Amino acid sequence: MALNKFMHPRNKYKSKKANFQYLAIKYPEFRKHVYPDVSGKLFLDFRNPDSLRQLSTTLMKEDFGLDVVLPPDRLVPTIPLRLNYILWIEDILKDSSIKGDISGIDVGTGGSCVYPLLSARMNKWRFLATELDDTNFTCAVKNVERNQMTNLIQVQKVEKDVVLLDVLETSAATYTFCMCNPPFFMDNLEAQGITNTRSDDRPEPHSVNTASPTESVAFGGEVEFVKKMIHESLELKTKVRVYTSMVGKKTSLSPLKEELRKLKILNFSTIEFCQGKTMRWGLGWSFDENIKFPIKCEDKKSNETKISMVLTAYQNTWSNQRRKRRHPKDKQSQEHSSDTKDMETTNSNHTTQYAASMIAETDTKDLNTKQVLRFYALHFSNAKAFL
Ligand SMILES: C[S@@+](CC[C@H](N)C(=O)[O-])C[C@H]1O[C@@H](n2cnc3c(N)ncnc32)[C@H](O)[C@@H]1O
Repeated sequence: MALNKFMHPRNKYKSKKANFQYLAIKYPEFRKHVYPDVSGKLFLDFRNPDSLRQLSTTLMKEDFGLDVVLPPDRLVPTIPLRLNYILWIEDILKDSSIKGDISGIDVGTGGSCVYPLLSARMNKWRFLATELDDTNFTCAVKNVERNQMTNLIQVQKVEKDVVLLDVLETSAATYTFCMCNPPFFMDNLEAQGITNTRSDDRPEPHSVNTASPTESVAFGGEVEFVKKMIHESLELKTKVRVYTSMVGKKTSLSPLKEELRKLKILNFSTIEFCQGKTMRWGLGWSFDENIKFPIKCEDKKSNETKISMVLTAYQNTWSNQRRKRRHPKDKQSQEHSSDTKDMETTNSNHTTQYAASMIAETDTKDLNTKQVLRFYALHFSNAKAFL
């Protein structure tokens, strides 16, 4: 699984692949979906929606003790990806020193209600889960009841065109974060793969798209959906402390980051979710100056003699140093310059400023791998988790 090494370090599927042999013995329903190859090794047909559905429900049962029923013609949630997203939110809360009573909103929870169920099981977070589609709404409610989680999760039916505003503006409740896996396609043609941006050189997707048009298509696709969330967040501000959404295409990030900059929302961050053979991306933003998005430390390539990483600091503290020294009061020199596009948050933090300067000033190419690792571990408290 090419991308598993880039999974979140706390993702339990990073080093432990699902053991089909073990699951087939323990779960008779799962056994019906696996077949032995010539060597006797069991495999599952990832292009068969029923098999995918069975795998997800079996993993939720085995690894999280959750009894989940998924509607036959609706999106099947892949569990390692959903976990990566939840773990990123855990990191944001930890880095922002947010503890205690945590409450989230899951926009478009699906029939599985997967994010609230996993998060409530793992962290006891409370959730308001919204859903537009009738079938998904009914199924999500039943999944919450089936797992006796009505004390933590409330599922709310919404009408079209509502993302956050109508749900929140009439209520005095505030939330720690919101999350969303938006409808990804612009129209049915894109949903059927007829007008999507996938290059002809790329192999066929490893697994089948299980989402129905009602849950996967929205006007303007995921970009417009998340833009709407961004605009609504401008009205809601700190009623939700951290806004996040996943996107299915990397190309969706640029217009969304552009929109955030245009609206002067500068405390934002992105992340890659890597699992199996698929990648997804997360975007988070906040109006709360205490929210700190985790430093990204991605080990891109490494072998015994070479290591290369991409690190994104909280704040650019090293550009225009000369100008800043000469004109300490020059407002422009204090502001982010255009080459700091990816130094996206305005949070200040001594350790990270120092670490960012160290990265800029230290040429690590002369160090051996161990020294480089120690260097990053020393200067980035978060990096330890990733190394
Ligand atoms: C891509 S699916 C994600 C489902 C689930 N969260 C998951 O990750 O597996 C998007 C879901 O959002 C729902 N949806 C679409 N527009 C919505 C809206 N404006 N408010 C709430 N839910 C919406 C769809 O019906 C669908 O269930």
